[in-house]
Amino acid sequence: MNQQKKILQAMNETGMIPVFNHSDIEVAKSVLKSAYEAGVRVFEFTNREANAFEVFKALKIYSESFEGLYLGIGTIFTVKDAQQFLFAGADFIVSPALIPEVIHYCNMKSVLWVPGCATISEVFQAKTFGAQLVKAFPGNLLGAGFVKAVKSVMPDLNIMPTGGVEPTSENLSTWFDAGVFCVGMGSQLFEKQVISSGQYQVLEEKISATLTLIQKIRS
Ligand SMILES: O=C[C@H](O)COP(=O)(O)O
Repeated sequence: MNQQKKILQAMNETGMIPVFNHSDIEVAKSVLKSAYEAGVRVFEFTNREANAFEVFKALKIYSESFEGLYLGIGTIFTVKDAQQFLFAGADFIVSPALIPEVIHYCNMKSVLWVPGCATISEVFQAKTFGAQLVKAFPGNLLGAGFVKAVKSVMPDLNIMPTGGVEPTSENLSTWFDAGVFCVGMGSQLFEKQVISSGQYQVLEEKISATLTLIQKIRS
């Protein structure tokens, strides 16, 4: 199985990709460790802070000690950024939008890319470019109805809603019942107060409970 398929399989198996950014390397490392110990195998760090590249580089080196963990980079808008983060070892690229230049670059490098799509036309365009997974963004504004509509005309397309996804039974059931491949989850998983006070055990328990909930919903 090639690397892209392996990452997709890990995304689907755990069902949830944490989406996180922080300007402090040690905080980012602790969060990654908690996520891995909770069962996460695919983690998306986002290119949001001014020093995101420095943090990502450190995180990538640190991630090598966690067997079977894939570390991707999100919030990629330009080829230059894609190039830089791939050079630093990003396993996959996520964008908030559908950006043909970034897609062509990733295809050329044989790297998994996940474009943000908010309309059926964008999803279709992504599919014609060879998308293996699309990010329905912003998920909470599009809703599970959007996923169902896409699946009704493109049943084989893998969809990952991100943005406003909640770690609750009600919210996750709505998404998985609509047929999502996995979900992306940021702020609802990484509560500011938990991160700022360094409660990594609390974080680990929350992530672990969320992964367990997803498995239960799918069973
Ligand atoms: O693209 C990633 C999103 O900003 C994450 O959204 P969220 O924090 O609402 O889960």
